[in-house]
Amino acid sequence: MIEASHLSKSFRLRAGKKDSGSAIRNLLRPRSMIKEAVRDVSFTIGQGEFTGFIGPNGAGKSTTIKMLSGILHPTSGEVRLSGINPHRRRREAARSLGVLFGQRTQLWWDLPLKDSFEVLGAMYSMEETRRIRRVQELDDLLRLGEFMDTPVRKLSLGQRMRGDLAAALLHEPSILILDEPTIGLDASAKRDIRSLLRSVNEELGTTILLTTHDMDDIEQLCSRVLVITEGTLHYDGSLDGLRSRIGMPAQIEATFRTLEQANAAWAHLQGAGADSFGGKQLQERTIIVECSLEQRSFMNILRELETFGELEDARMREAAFEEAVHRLYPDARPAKA
Ligand SMILES: Nc1ncnc2c1ncn2[C@@H]1O[C@H](COP(=O)(O)OP(=O)(O)OP(=O)(O)O)[C@@H](O)[C@H]1O
Repeated sequence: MIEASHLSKSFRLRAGKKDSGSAIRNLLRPRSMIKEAVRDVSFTIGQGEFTGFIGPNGAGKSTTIKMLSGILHPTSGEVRLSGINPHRRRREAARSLGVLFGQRTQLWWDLPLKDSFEVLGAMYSMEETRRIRRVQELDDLLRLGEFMDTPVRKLSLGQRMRGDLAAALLHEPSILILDEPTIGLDASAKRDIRSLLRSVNEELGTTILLTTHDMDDIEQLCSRVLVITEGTLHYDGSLDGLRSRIGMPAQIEATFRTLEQANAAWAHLQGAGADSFGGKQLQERTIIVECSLEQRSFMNILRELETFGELEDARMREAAFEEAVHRLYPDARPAKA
């Protein structure tokens, strides 16, 4: 179980370069400023849950994860991992936590994978028999056998990620925090890692918190999602709830026969005529219209557009989920307590 209670983190930033202006100006100008990276974030993730943690760049995801894993001390608030505060009882908390940073490896570059596990096992004071049993278990789950004797530097990124996942799980943590585990992987390696993560969650019962910029990771793996922006938690609930909250606007791409028709329709969309849909983009004769299909049907919108001229082509495309999520931010409902 992961409990974050009123977590905040501020960083003190040094203001610009010293300048050679007058002493009075330097006195008036603050030498440093405070950046509130995370503000009063609270959530509880129950044992065995698979939760996504998303938000735009600089939203405070890494800062939160670093506080959860005990690397950063919160300015205020408290973290508990399986009931243990990682800032007060770091070693104990570390036993229940595995962390994977997709951009960094915790494996030894020049060592074969199995030797890295030996070193990590010693770091976690694991008995040899327990380590061997666990490596076997992880090998069965993550299919490491084919490259267990290969130096890490010779592994493909997908293989390395599997090795890193095993390293994070070696000491049998009940909680796994993943920071961008699919970053840089090709489509098939992503599929592979996602299916392994699902197995880890389902077969080992591991509680997983996943940070990612890849919305397919979230859609395919997470039953619950936390959305953070500008340091504040804006949504905490099911993926379906997030979808319906955003309204998952659909986009219709409609191409008119002439430029004049497209321009006339575009002008109409900027005006009062279109209440449940709006023009998003005009590209020569093509207009991209954004709409809530709960309010207006596809055909209904096409009929309104056709009052400006015959359409050469019209098709519907779903707005990218990520783009839709970004829309949530400005007027997001406060997360549940
Ligand atoms: N050590 C630090 N000193 C000062 N400011 C920091 C520090 N670490 C993070 N910040 C600032 O805090 C804010 C949140 O950063 P954080 O790295 O947590 O965001 P993020 O959501 O993980 O972003 P990304 O998706 O780009 O990794 C940003 O404005 C960042 O510049």
